[in-house]
Amino acid sequence: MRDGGRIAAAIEVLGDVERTRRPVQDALKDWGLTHRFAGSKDRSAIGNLVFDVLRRKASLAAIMGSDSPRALALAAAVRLWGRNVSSLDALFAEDKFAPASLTDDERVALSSGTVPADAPDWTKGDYPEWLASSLDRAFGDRVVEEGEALAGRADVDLRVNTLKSEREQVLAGLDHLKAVTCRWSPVGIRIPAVDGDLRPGHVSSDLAYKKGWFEVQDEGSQLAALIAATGGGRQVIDLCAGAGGKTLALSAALGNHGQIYAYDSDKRRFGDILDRIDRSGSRNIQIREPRRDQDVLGDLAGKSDLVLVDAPCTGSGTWRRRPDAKWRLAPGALDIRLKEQAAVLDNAVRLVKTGGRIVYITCSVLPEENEAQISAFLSRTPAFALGDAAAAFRAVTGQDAPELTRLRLDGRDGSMLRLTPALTGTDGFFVAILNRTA
Ligand SMILES: C[S@@+](CC[C@H](N)C(=O)[O-])C[C@H]1O[C@@H](n2cnc3c(N)ncnc32)[C@H](O)[C@@H]1O
Repeated sequence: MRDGGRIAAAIEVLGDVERTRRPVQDALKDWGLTHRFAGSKDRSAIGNLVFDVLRRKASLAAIMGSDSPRALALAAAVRLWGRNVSSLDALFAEDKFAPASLTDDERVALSSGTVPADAPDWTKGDYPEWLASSLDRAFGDRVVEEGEALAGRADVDLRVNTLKSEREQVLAGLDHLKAVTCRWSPVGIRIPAVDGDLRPGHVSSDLAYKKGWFEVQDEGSQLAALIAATGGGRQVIDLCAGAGGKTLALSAALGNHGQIYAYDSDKRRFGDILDRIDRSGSRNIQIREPRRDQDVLGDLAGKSDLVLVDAPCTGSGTWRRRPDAKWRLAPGALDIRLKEQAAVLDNAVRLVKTGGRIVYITCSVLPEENEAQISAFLSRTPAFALGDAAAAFRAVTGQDAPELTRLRLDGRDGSMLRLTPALTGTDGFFVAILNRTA
């Protein structure tokens, strides 16, 4: 396929997503199934264009004066991918699979349209209007910068599995992907994001991956797990284990010592956790499946050194990877997540022993899910005190966390940590350490 056909396909997929409001991955998959002539390079280019549109939907619409799938895809091709307008004109004229010829208005907007200076911050920073006041609270006058960074493409980060390999060894095998060491994580490797229609490197077909030498995991997620492990501990519960991303990172950080109980209230979320554990060489993980009418963690009550709460959240820190989720997120979903977070935190309390800790993590940048959730928890749970997440960051990375990543709660000692694409070049993460003092 040529560029024209790919842009037409992106318009079709964007129209499908707009009509059906289904996840973009499903729409892309269906498009692939019904257009078997498209090769993997075509599918990848079409996916890249669709995702780039969704990342920058509000600002591209402001440039074009229209938010139609066609206007957005054309704008992304020209403004984000650097295609020039006259070459699109020529391309569209000669390719029967290309979209209809450009109109005069489109040519003008594509060549010289801009986001109006008086456009609201949510348009400039490409985030949903209903979250404007939340994100203002989080970032103040840096909100557009943070929004723009959350609308960029994400690099691919790998966590070297120190149970089986070493960073230099893994790095040496990934030369061809321009892999470099991560800035903060001592076990992180970064494969820089590709531009335009290029295909990102596929690491999961790599032999080193199959041998368990590394996992794909954002650097922010690696740091959150390493920070959780800083206090050590023999009895650990990963209370929201999901598919085990943090569980495996903890297992390696603890050097396969102690015992990690991985639990999730939804057993379907475990996914392929057993295969991943097997591949990783971890021997200190036990899965605890939820059972109806049975407290499967009851025997661990009051015994844990660490309860990791990788809380269910809006995922607003991962919008670079899931830009359609940014626009599908609704206020009702945030309310549900807030209640779930409070419930998981309260459940964690009974599991921690005095002198132990809860580490609360979200991959969100919204203060409701982060500082406000911790503030409310500490107010209703006097047996806990806020720990020093910034000091833990230093212990893990050997570097001070950038000033703006360190959050304080009014009138309390300790610190919480906020990672963002703009500040740390990672996904958006929040980490609070809650020490049980009584
Ligand atoms: C952010 S995800 C976990 C991701 C996982 N830790 C990882 O690193 O791959 C949050 C998980 O919390 C689970 N969850 C939600 N409410 C819960 C509850 N009350 N108790 C335990 N798990 C819960 C969800 O099923 C979901 O799998």
